Amino acid sequence: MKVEVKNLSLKYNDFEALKNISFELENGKTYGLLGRNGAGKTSLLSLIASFREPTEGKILIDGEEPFENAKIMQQVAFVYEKDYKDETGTVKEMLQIAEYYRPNFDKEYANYLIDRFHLPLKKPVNKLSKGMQSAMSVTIGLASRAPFTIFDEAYLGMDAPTREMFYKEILADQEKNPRIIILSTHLVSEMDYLFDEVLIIKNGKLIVQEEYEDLISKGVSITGESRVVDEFTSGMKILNEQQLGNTKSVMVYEKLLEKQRYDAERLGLDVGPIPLQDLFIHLTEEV
Ligand SMILES: Nc1ncnc2c1ncn2[C@@H]1O[C@H](COP(=O)(O)OP(=O)(O)OP(=O)(O)O)[C@@H](O)[C@H]1O
Repeated sequence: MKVEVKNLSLKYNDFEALKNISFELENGKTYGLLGRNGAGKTSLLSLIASFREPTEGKILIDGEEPFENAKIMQQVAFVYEKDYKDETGTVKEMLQIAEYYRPNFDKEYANYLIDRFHLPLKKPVNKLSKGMQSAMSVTIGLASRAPFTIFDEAYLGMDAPTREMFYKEILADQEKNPRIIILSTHLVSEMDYLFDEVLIIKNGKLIVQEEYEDLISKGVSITGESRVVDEFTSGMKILNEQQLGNTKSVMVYEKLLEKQRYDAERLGLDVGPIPLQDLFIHLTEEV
């Protein structure tokens, strides 16, 4: 499975929600899709999942355009925050429907997840709590074993232990049954260990697509005597600064060379990593 997104734009009337976005996704990788509220994450994912058509540009899934393409869409699972208030069918019936439509659906795995999430099979879906509805959607998303699986803030309403279970399942099942997974999220610090690659959208534009490790290695905090820090970071892309007395801590977005790390140590500066959450906050800040 390969996904190619080429020069994608989306307009809602006059409003440009997505602007000329291009990227590729490869099999076996888990992608974190990050962006502030209204950045365009759901718009992008709903185009990829063929819920709507782009204004411009193209999406190719295994070389084919997915829109109204049943063969391709069988291979794509889109899990999003759904309104189940009119869904009177039971959890069991929802699973049966998924099993019918999804060629790779694994019933045994679905039952295992039902057990783990303590889902009541006989209850109507609209009578489940919000967190349980999300757990059911996630169960269907995981057990469908679709080669391309998208979770758009699929954890909403889940409590922390349930979210943790969901993350562990993604990690374990991705290892056993590799596919393309996209996780769109605001809970960056909880989920960053799941990402192989990170995509960041800001105001409808893709501003970052990087391997997680590469991205993390570019974010560095440099702390020490104010004047020395200023000199050392001069010319670097500065994301944030904090001053306490004569001590300054500066976050830079720059991959330091070995020599620069050595120089920093020689100058008595502390060089430390920045969590993805902080990088995300500062890279998407409005200035
Ligand atoms: N149906 C629509 N009609 C008009 N504008 C829309 C529509 N759907 C989304 N938008 C606008 O497009 C922009 C992107 O919205 P989108 O829902 O894709 O953002 P998001 O990154 O998923 O946000 P959030 O994190 O808050 O869920 C927003 O400015 C939103 O108001």
